[in-house]
Amino acid sequence: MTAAAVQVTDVGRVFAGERTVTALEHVDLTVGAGEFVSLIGPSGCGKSTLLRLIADLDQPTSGAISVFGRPAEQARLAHDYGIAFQQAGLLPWRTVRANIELPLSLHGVGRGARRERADEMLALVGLTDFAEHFPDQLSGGMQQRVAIARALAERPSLLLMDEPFGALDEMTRERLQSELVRICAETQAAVVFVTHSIPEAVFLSDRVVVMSARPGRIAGIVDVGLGRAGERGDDLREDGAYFAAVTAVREALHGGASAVPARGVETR
Ligand SMILES: Nc1ncnc2c1ncn2[C@@H]1O[C@H](COP(=O)(O)OP(=O)(O)OP(=O)(O)O)[C@@H](O)[C@H]1O
Repeated sequence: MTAAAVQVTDVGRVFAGERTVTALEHVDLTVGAGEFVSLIGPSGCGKSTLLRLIADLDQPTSGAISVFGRPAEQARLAHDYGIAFQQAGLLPWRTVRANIELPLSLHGVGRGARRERADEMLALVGLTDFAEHFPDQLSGGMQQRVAIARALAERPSLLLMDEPFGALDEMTRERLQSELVRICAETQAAVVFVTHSIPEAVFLSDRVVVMSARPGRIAGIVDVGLGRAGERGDDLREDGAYFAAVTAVREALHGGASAVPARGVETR
């Protein structure tokens, strides 16, 4: 049996300080290879903290995390995953191509191979004509596509994304969601995706993990079941099964259809 992309076992994260904050408590989660899982929940429930723990940018105070069967630290050193955050985080003095090549050059990939891979990635995100542009010459959505290309350049089997489309307008956001679905189908990467948007989580995911307010715990998991990434098109957004899944996530979040919406979650 192949190892899960991510295995989170009874994880807790307590931030000690003047005021002790228990950000996460008893979190158990398995993300299968090639599976797309979204994390959704009220503001401050620990979504970003959980993602940072998986990425080994922070360490749990209890429990264990493994990525493809190895400890998170080893997975980070082995470049098992790529990361894309809300701010594209591109280097302004480097061209689009040079930004995409950056992780490859940091890890000693030769010039020819780097160039070839960057060309592939540029084509994948539809930015071939913008290879020699600088980030400030691109729109926010294009910058975000560069960030996704950069995250995928090393062919990670896992992509960790923290609200990568949060700062974009609704139309651009929907377009990038469709692109991400296509890219995932092509690369077969597993994804852990943090979002505040229920429709976004439902459109993208195989499963939506609903977290409760602090201390963050998993309150429920909605199996979206709308088909594999490659089979999903834009018409899905008007499908009855899609609306049913949106309702199921909303109810899991609010503990019932009539409850008050949780702070920090978009239901549009
Ligand atoms: N480095 C830190 N030091 C102290 N407390 C922290 C630290 N990082 C996060 N926290 C606290 O942990 C809790 C969870 O934060 P986190 O950013 O993971 O939430 P989130 O669900 O991603 O929130 P949002 O949806 O608003 O982005 C918050 O109460 C936050 O203040």
